[in-house]
Amino acid sequence: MSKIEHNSAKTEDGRAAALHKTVVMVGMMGAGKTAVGRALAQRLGVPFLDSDAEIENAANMSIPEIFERDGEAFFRDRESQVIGRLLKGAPCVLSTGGGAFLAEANRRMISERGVSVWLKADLSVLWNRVRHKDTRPLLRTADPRATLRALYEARVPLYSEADLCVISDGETSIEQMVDRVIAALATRKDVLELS
Ligand SMILES: Nc1ncnc2c1ncn2[C@@H]1O[C@H](COP(=O)(O)OP(=O)(O)O)[C@@H](O)[C@H]1O
Ligand SMILES: O=C(O)C1=C[C@@H](OP(=O)(O)O)[C@@H](O)[C@H](O)C1
Ligand SMILES: [Mg+2]
Repeated sequence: MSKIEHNSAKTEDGRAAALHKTVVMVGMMGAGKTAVGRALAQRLGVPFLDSDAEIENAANMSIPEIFERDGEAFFRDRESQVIGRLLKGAPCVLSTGGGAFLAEANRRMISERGVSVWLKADLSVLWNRVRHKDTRPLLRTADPRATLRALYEARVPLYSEADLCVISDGETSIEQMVDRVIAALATRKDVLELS
């Protein structure tokens, strides 16, 4: 039996997909890591995991509650542990929180065991997607738009170290983003084989 038959799941459009590495979604808050990652996993027929959801479920608290009670450093520690554990499992789609790719140890783990995909979006697109939700504690400041800009400027150089980059503009639907991510992944035969 060939490798592709042996590992294959069916994509929703009927193609066989053999995913050899965990796809790790990285990028700013509002880039679509959770929404696109979930849809991508469904399309590829592999499990979807989100590090934020894993942390919330284990703590039985929301992210804002964890930041408030235990602080950001505690959250970052949990985030690294969760990502390390999830990367040891079978290939899947793993969406991370926007700060996860900042720590060098996290970037190293991700590049050793998975393939990172930066969902790159302009500040205005990001702001439009996050402005109405109060679930991101880092944006609970007097001027959340300015905070988002400062985070964006500090983080872009690190996100640019990701293995692959897919642009998310204001016009592209979640399903179209999935098409773009699959096309990017399929350029790497060590990551994704489609037939
Ligand atoms: N390409 C897109 N088109 C339309 N809405 C999107 C797109 N990507 C994300 N969204 C929406 O933007 C919001 C933030 O997306 P989310 O996946 O939570 O981002 P992240 O996990 O990167 O912070 C959600 O309401 C999501 O449905
Ligand atoms: O950018 C960040 O530092 C964070 C992003 C959030 O995840 P999303 O990027 O999925 O919103 C969440 O992990 C936490 O609020 C911190
Ligand atoms: Mg998310």
